[in-house]
Formats: sequence, structure tokens, C-alpha cells
Amino acid sequence: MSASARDVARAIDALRRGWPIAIAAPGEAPLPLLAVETADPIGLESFAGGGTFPLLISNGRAATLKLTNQLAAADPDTPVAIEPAPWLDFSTAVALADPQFDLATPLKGPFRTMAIDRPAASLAAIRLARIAGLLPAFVLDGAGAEVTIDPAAIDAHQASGALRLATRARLPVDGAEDAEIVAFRSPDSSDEHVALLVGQPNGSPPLVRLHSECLTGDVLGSLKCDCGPQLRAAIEAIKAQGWGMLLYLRQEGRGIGLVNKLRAYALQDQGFDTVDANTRLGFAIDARDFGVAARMLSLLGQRTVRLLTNNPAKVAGLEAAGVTVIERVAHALPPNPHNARYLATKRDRTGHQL
Ligand SMILES: Nc1nc2c(ncn2[C@@H]2O[C@H](COP(=O)(O)OP(=O)(O)OP(=O)(O)O)[C@@H](O)[C@H]2O)c(=O)[nH]1
Ligand SMILES: [Zn+2]
Repeated sequence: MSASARDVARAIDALRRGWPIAIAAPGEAPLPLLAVETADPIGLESFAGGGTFPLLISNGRAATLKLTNQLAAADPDTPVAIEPAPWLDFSTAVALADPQFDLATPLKGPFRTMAIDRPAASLAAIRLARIAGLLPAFVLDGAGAEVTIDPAAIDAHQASGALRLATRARLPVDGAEDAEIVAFRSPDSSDEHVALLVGQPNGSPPLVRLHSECLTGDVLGSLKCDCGPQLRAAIEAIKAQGWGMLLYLRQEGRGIGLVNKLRAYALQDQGFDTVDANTRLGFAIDARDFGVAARMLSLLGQRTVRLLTNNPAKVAGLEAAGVTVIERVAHALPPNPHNARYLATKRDRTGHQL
């Protein structure tokens, strides 16, 4: 592991423990940061010195709070800085960061945005929050940073190039007794992706399914989404075709992590759909990087595939990463009363071809 990879790992760990870090981009002054989600009043005081402080949130969140115009910057990941104000205290910072009480508690204010003087570090901070599975909201410019990292190290952390095949073994599964599991690891990330290889190569391109982790659907049988049935149907479809592979990608919640996905579910309980829930939390609607899947296919010797999906973004993501998708094979399953709205939203708002 390189020194910078170690620093990113330390930065993620520090943020999750409520310790401050700094991001220093070339040509910019360092940007000290304390994650609002894991801060407490004592940690905040030792970081900010007891005074008032500026905050950094994402545009999706700022637009939800009516601090920016959603249309002005279409990308929900764009950083937005909020000016210090005497009424900006710990509990107000939490209310600005976390949408769960948006409808219940009127926000203190007014709050004003301000120009961002360290743009590269600010953008990297929002990305780092997502990688750490934290709400994208930081107190800025305090003291005591545990570690200082370069945005380039965060890019390297996300890159799939260092992914390696770690081990493989026979794994008879329900529906495919001849299956083999292959595990992948990267020194830059703790995500352990796996591929399930079904059947034997028969000269034609494999039928491939990219399945993003869904603990609730895959393991607990959640009816809120279609993941569990899609997972099992994919294995059956691959088996029926003769051969292929299911890539199980550790991209829970379309890349925002389990806790943030469950926060999105809490917002869905309040009536927001899957798209608006992600945006209110301050995340992109889909934060996945399908370069990981392309790298796994390349390590498995596959550059041309038939892809089981309804999501054109998966086809585009693989193609952009150098995989030829010769055919998209539809993978729709019957709705149930709990996921009908979710499936309709995917069709109407994220371009799924159902
Ligand atoms: N953030 C968020 N993630 C969700 C929600 N519902 C399901 N997911 C996640 O969405 C991912 C499932 O998407 P997939 O089935 O791989 O793919 P898709 O983009 O729907 O496209 P298909 O290939 O057509 O199924 C999993 O990581 C789930 O955890 C939600 O409401 N919010
Ligand atoms: Zn799911």
C-alpha cells in the first residue's frame, strides 16, 4: 500500500470516528474538515475553537434547503459553502446535514452561501464523505487534523486498476451446482467484490449480470426493491444460456452505502421517491462506478459480453471502460405492491427500460 493510500484509509477512519482531517490540493491552502455526522459538541468546540464556523454541504442538499437553485448547478455533488452565522451551532449544523427532520423542524436561519476558495479540496471532500458512507456535510477550517491528504489519493483509492484476483473455489449454488466463485481485492479499498461463474465457455460471449449489493433485498428478502428476485433470476438465466457470470459488486445503495440507503428509505417513508431521497441526502442519484465490473471482466478474460439489465447506464458504463456489450438482455421481474412505485420511478426518472 502506498503512503497516499494509507493516508486515505486513515482519513476515512478519522472521519468515521469524528476526528478532523485536512485535504490539501496542489496550489490551494489545506482545507481542514470535521464531518458533521460523527461530530459531537465537544469535538466541534475543540475543532472550531468555540466560535462560529463555516459549513460545506453538497448542492443536492443545498438545493433541498433552498440555499441554491437546483438548476444552477445540475450536479448534486457540487460543493456549496455556508457562511458562519451566530445561530449556526452544533444542532443547527446537524439539521443542515441530515434531512430526517426536514419536515418536522423549521430550520433556524437565515443561511447564506459563500464563494468556495479551495474548489479542488471542497469537491474531494464531498466525494470522500460518500466513500466513507457519511452524510456530505463538514465543518470547515478548524484545528487538529489527524491526517492531510491530496485529492489525487482519493482518485487512486477509487480507481479499479489495482484490483486483483485473490482466490477462487467451487461453489455449488441453488440453480447452478457447477458454479465457481472468484474473489477480487485491491490494496486501495476494503471492498471485496466477487464473481460467480456459471457453466462452461461455449464459444459465444458470456451472459453477464452486474448485481450491486443490496443487504435488505439480497439477504433479508425486502420487498421494497427487486434485487433479491433479480439476483436469483440472473443465476437461472445464465444457467439456461449455458454459461456466464454474475458480478456481485459491493456498491450497496447505488454506491452510497447501507446506512445512507436506509436514510433514503426513511425519506421514502415520508413520501419522497428513490431519486429525490438521494438528492435530499446530498448524493448523486447513482454513485456507482462500473469500471470495477469492467476490470473484473478483464481479469476473467472477457472483453465482449451480453448484459442482463434494464439500465442503459450499466451498458454505457461498461462500454466506457472498454467492454463491448453486444446485446442488452432485459431483466424485469413482476412488481409487488411494495416495489411498484420504485420500479415506476426507475422507468420514469432514471431511464430504465422495463
Ligand atoms: N440509494 C438507494 N439505493 C437503492 C434503493 N433501492 C435499491 N437500491 C440499491 O440499488 C442497487 C440495485 O440496483 P441494480 O439492481 O444493480 O441495478 P439497476 O440500476 O436497478 O438496474 P438493473 O440492472 O436494470 O436492475 C443496490 O445497490 C440497492 O441497494 C433506494 O431507494 N435508494
Ligand atoms: Zn435492493
